[in-house]
Parts: sequence; C-alpha cells; structure tokens
Amino acid sequence: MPETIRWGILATGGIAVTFTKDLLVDPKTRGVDKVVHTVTAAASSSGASRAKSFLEEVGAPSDAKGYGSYEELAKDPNVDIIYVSTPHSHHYQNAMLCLEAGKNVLVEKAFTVNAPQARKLAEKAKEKNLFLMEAVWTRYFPLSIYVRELITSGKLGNVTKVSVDNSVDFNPYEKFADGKHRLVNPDLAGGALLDLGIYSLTWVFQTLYHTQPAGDRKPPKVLSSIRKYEPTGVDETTTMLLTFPRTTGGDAHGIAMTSVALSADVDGKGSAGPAIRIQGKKGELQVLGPVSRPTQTRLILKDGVEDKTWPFPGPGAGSGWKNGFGDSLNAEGEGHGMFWEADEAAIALIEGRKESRFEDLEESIVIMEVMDEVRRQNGFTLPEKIETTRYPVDL
Ligand SMILES: NC(=O)C1=CN([C@@H]2O[C@H](COP(=O)(O)OP(=O)(O)OC[C@H]3O[C@@H](n4cnc5c(N)ncnc54)[C@H](OP(=O)(O)O)[C@@H]3O)[C@@H](O)[C@H]2O)C=CC1
Ligand SMILES: O=C1OC[C@@H](O)[C@H](O)[C@H]1O
Repeated sequence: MPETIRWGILATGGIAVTFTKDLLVDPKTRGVDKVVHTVTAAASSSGASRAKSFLEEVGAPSDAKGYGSYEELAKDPNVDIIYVSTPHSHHYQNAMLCLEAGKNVLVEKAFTVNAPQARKLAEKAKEKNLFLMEAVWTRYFPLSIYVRELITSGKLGNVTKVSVDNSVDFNPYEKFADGKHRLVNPDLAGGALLDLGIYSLTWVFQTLYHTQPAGDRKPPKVLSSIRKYEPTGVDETTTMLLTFPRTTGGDAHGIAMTSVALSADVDGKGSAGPAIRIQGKKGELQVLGPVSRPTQTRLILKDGVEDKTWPFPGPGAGSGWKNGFGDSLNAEGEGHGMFWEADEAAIALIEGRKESRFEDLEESIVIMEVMDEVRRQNGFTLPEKIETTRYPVDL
C-alpha cells in the first residue's frame, strides 16, 4: 500500500500553484506506487483568504486548512513536510521557522542567499533529525538521471568539459523598470545568478561533481565576470569558469552562463543550438530545450548519433509556461515536471532518509559557496538583513 505524505505549502505565488497542481497528480500516472501526496494546509502572508483561494485553485482536499501566517502552518500537527516557495531572500528565515517547529522542509531554489545560511539550515536539520532538500526540480527528471548514468557508464569517456547557458530575456529594462520585481529587486535577492544561474551550475555540478565517487568530489576554483543591471545593482549577465580538480584524469572545466536580458534561445525554436554540451574523449551529449526543463538529448559518438525525446507525463500543472516570445513551452494539462522532486522528498520520508539522493546538502552548500565567490569577485552584495544568519529577522 502506498504511504500518504501530508504537505503544507508556505507562500502562494506563481511556482507554488504549479508545484501543488503537479503534486496532486496521482503518482501512479508516472509509475510511482510507493507514495501518495496530499495537501493538508497552505499559508499566505497576504492573509487566510488568499491561502483558502489558493487551496481551491490547486484542487486541494476541501478540509485543507488555509492560514494567514507562516507560523501557524509551521505549527500544524497534520503536516509532514513544508514546501517553501517565497523569494530567495526569505528562504533562510522561512525554512528555519519550519525546522525549529519540527517540520521536514523542501526549499525552492536558490537554497539560500549565501553558503553560511545554507550551512546553518543543514546543521539545524541534523540537530532536529529532519529531512531538508533544495528544490532543484531539474535534477529529478528521468532525462537528468539518464545523463548522469551515461557519464558514469564511461560511454562518453572522461568528461572534462561542460558548457551551459541558461539565459532568458525577461526584457527587464522595460518590464521591471521600477525595480520591484523579485528578479531584479536586491531586497528579494534578485539577479540572474541566484534565479537562473543556479540551473547552469546545477548542470555543471550534476555532470562534473555528482558523477564523481563521493570521496573524490572537490569544490571547483572559480573565475567569473558580472555585467550589472544598473538600475538596482543586481547581476544582469554572469559568466563563470569552474575548474574541478580530479585525482585521476586531470582537471575538468565547467562553463556556466546566465542572463536575464539575453536569450540563449533567440527564436524560441532551438535554432541557436543546444544550451548544454557535455564533452568527453569518446563523445558529446547535447541537451536541448529550456535548461531548467529540457526535452531532448542528442548523443554524438564517432559511429553515430542517437536522438531521444523526454516527454513530461500527464496529467499535470500544464501551467502555460511561456518563453520570451510568448510561445507556450508546455502543453495544457501536461505535467510540468515538479512531481519528481516531490516524489524524492516523500520517498525519503518513508525510507527515513534525511537528504536527497540526487543532491545532498553538502552539494547544495558547495554550489552556494561558488555563488558567494562569484559575488565576491564582482563586488555584488545584497542587503545585510537578507545575508545574515541571525534568526529570527523580520523581513
Ligand atoms: N522551480 C521552478 O521552476 C521555479 C522556481 N521558482 C522559485 O520559487 C520561488 C518563488 O518564485 P515565484 O513563485 O516566481 O515568486 P512569486 O513572486 O510569484 O511568489 C512569491 C510568494 O512569496 C510570498 N512572499 C512573502 N514575502 C514576500 C515578499 N516580501 N515579496 C514577494 N513575495 C513574498 C508571497 O506569497 P504569500 O502572499 O502567499 O505569502 C508571494 O506570492 C523563488 O525561490 C524562485 O526562484 C520560481 C519560478 C520557477
Ligand atoms: O526557476 C525558474 O525557472 C523558470 C524561470 O522562468 C524562473 O524565473 C525561474 O525562477
């Protein structure tokens, strides 16, 4: 019999709607029979009525509770795990609130504003014997599992170069000119690096770091450059060169690029070529489609090419996700793909694991350290009240 995991949703913005609709799809539709997800509560800082309308919108059970504060949700005894979907600036305070209250937590990307905050959360989870995971949904796609397994199988040879460009033109100079939107607002930890660069780093890490034996994963050296979004001082375009030291086979290079004002897919049809290229001595794997939600792979070996498509099973959120040109990137009713990360979190609870199999807390912390170093090299600071590890702080 599948076990039921009871979710609480902390914040009711855009991604919370998509995540929760995906979450409530029967896991059997994607071949998962160990777990059933239910939503027992949601909380909105805008008030209980927003929490209730959110629960209705996502199709939660009619007895799910709608709270007007995050504190009430954290205390709810009928919640096993809380999904934190506030802006990056708030992740540390909100996740700490939940851990202190004894709740397991799944925190949206980017995990925190900086590595010291990530370390504190990991320590608190350990102290309280709770599950904690960064919600980088892309890592949990069957496509990502295939890529990692292909690399560890040795089919590409020693993989020593990976380049990734997660650049999406949000037209921020016109659309976000007042500086309030979370993508450009320093008070909400805006900027390309934390919002989109995390995906470029995810690809570099899941191919060049996670595929190494656990004892042989070494943090990379970092060289980087930032072009600022002058109206607010956050990063508009960031380029990173990461050198991963290896005990055998020599160093590996990861090139991670990101921008909120340029597009890596100018015509929205993939004509610009693959945004992800994974290169080894024996071959290259290209990953095509949006970097956060890719749909195709192309394996190029000396003796031929193998193309694969990776459909997103339905039903699901089908959120009408659009590229910069307004073209829909997912079909109505299709799964958005957020259920796979939810399955991993729920199955970990059932199995008594405290961390994700595909990205443990140590890896999330090393990635945060890379982002800290990129910001340090380029003089990109954020307000003290969101960089601090003090808790509680009223944001
Ligand atoms: N995995 C993915 O594909 C995606 C992930 N994300 C991540 O999800 C998180 C939220 O993004 P998104 O849903 O797009 O953001 P939204 O702005 O749509 O929603 C954020 C929600 O956070 C709550 N909130 C609390 N305090 C504040 C504040 N001071 N300012 C703004 N909102 C606040 C609000 O909910 P309430 O009023 O109910 O409390 C708000 O609706 C980010 O970490 C982002 O990186 C975003 C998009 C896609
Ligand atoms: O996580 C994300 O992926 C999709 C983007 O559109 C969004 O800004 C980002 O937060």
